[in-house]
Amino acid sequence: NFSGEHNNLLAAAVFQPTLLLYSTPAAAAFQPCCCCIPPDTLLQQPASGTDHRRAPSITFHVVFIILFWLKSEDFDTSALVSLSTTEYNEYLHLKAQKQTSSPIGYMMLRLHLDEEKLLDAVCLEKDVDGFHPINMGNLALRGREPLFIPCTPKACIELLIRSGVKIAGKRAVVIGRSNIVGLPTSLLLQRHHATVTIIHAYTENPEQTTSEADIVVSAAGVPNLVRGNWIKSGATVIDVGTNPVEDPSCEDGYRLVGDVCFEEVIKVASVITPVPGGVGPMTVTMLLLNTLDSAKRMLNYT
Ligand SMILES: NC(=O)C1=CN([C@@H]2O[C@H](COP(=O)(O)OP(=O)(O)OC[C@H]3O[C@@H](n4cnc5c(N)ncnc54)[C@H](OP(=O)(O)O)[C@@H]3O)[C@@H](O)[C@H]2O)C=CC1
Ligand SMILES: Nc1nc(=O)c2c([nH]1)NC[C@@H]1CN(c3ccc(C(=O)N[C@@H](CCC(=O)O)C(=O)O)cc3)C=[N+]21
Repeated sequence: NFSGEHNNLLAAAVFQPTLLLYSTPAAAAFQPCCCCIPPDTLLQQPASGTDHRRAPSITFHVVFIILFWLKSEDFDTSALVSLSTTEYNEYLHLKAQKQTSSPIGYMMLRLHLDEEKLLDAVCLEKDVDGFHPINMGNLALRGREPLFIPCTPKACIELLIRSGVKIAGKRAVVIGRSNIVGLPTSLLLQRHHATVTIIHAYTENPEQTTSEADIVVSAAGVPNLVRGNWIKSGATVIDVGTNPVEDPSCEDGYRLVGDVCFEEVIKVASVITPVPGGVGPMTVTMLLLNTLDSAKRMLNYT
């Protein structure tokens, strides 16, 4: 079982060396920074939709960590909050020129914040999300290396490797094909020599295909999609889903659940990630790691 505690330890294991590295004098002069820019619509008034309601807390979470890295005066979160969509693109462009920043846009696909323009504007060397089409293309092409690997897919692989799960030669099923999770995760698993099948909303008999997999990564955004009978005995299950479900007994009126029916699947799988406390915190760690790599590359620091 990947317990929350175990996962926090893994996150710390990545995080601590990066902190140590950055206490060196050469690096001290340089301030790696990643600004997470939430879309204006999201900050004005979160609507009742799933993603909207969930986003502010996650955004805060990320901004909090980023401020920790920053130590710099030129980062004004209150200014970011008041940006309009057009200004947002301009801001990204501006930030892209600056030495210390790695601008990322908080993708809320249903809000459609001119995602294409936004991604094109991000400077390749600072694309810590790994969503720029060139980084994505290089992830897909054999013999090429992307400058950055997207954070959530990287987090999934990190969890597998650090937990001793063999990937090469194994059958992997990825549920979901979004640009930010499903697609890059399937590409990355393939790079690690898994035999990958992708399941999406049009797939017939997803349970049949999934039950043949040694590794299942679910990123559909559907609570309780993956049931016990979808999983082969002893399989590894990575639950990326972060879905709020109403729960009046919780302080905010909702709680977070994954895509996987945890109670059923834990009886069949050999290892499974919990939600919360699974892929999410590791994703944030990978964002920091990518930010650090970006800064190191700019410093020619090897
Ligand atoms: N922990 C983390 O770090 C992160 C968690 N998330 C969470 O992961 C989940 C997915 O996010 P994201 O990829 O952005 O979501 P999207 O809505 O962009 O994509 C969902 C994907 O799942 C597929 N899908 C939807 N319903 C079903 C179904 N019933 N059966 C099979 N496939 C289905 C869709 O298929 P189709 O393409 O055919 O529509 C689509 O490809 C969400 O819960 C999100 O909150 C997201 C990012 C990071
Ligand atoms: N440009 C961009 N990059 C992203 O990486 C990106 C994005 N847009 N849009 C939205 C998704 C979602 N995402 C999450 C990251 C961390 C948690 C996370 O840390 N979750 C905690 C819970 C957090 C809480 O309780 O508030 C957990 O699962 O334990 C969740 C979700 C990144 N995304």
